Amino acid sequence: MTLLKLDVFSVRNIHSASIQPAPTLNLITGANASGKSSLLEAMFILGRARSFRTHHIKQAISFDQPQLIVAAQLRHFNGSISQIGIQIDGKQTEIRIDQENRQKADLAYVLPVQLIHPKSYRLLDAGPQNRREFLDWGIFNHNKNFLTNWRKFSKALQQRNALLKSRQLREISAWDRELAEYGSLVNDFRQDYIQALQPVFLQMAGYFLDTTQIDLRFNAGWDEKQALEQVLKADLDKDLRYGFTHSGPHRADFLTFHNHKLAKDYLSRGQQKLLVLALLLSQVSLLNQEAQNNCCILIDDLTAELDTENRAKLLKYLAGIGCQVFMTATELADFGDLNGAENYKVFHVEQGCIKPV
Ligand SMILES: Nc1ncnc2c1ncn2[C@@H]1O[C@H](COP(=O)(O)OP(=O)(O)OP(=O)(O)O)[C@@H](O)[C@H]1O
Repeated sequence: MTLLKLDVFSVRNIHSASIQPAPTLNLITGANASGKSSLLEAMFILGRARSFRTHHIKQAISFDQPQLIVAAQLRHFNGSISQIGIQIDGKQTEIRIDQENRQKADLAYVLPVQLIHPKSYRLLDAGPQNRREFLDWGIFNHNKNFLTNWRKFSKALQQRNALLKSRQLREISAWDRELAEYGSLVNDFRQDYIQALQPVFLQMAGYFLDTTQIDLRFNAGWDEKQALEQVLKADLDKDLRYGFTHSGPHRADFLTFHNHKLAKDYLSRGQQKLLVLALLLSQVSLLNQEAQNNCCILIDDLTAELDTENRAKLLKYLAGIGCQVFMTATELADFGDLNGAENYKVFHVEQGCIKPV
């Protein structure tokens, strides 16, 4: 898909803005605090119905305004056009696709957005929740059956944890079965996804880090030599003592190894950034290969942190992948040599006003 027009109202210091982006590369420049990240935040909100900067979406609404609105006209892969929009007042979220009220998941399918920002490298060393979210976003876009199974698994887990807390043991075996059934399915989706992602990631790591000695190792969240239902039964005393379920896909994780050593402990900060860049872009690449549903890539303030060679590599890669990309930097020069990039657009942001250059 391609965003043809984007309208933003009351997102942080952007009171009202309308842009017609290029289908390929869009470079967004502006001084510190001009509103560049707010523009990317608006696009992220449109795709994911949440912010990447705060858990409290109300903080993204401009001061003194009751609600934010982000809307767009987009062209799908098959050429058809859709109007999408989201309105958030801090309590309620309204989503519209072609004049119909829809769910967050519908929006996420229509506008897959991948975000890369200076804190993305923490994917390697932050808590496993981040890595599960990374995997699940990829699988959600990769396989339409994932969401239903994931929801059933989540519900079973919630129910089981509630029973553990209230020590109601009578119903627990029914929920063990449900949790094991859908948990095993969620685990299968994740295993398949890692397997599909691995070769794409290896290629991407080869391009950005000049190495193929990279390995993703997945941990299901329980000892897979045993069936999940058996593990749940064996864990029951421990689970009752602590009031939550210790084993299952909600404890899954994956680790990244370089030359058989944990990447987060041995690679330099710069290499870790490139590794995470490769991970995130390999998700996009896989999505493009299999779903033919081009992803919109948002890159906030990253180019300034890359050396000249890696900036050039990144631009070259982005110019050739057929995705719509939005990148921010304070100066146009921060993006590096733009000679190889064609048909790109530049937008300048000043005190929340966005103008094409
Ligand atoms: N809810 C809000 N309403 C109005 N303005 C806000 C709100 N939240 C933050 N701001 C202000 O919006 C401005 C734009 O912030 P933003 O992070 O988008 O700037 P930026 O151009 O990305 O800056 P930098 O280059 O320093 O990262 C800042 O001055 C910030 O204080």
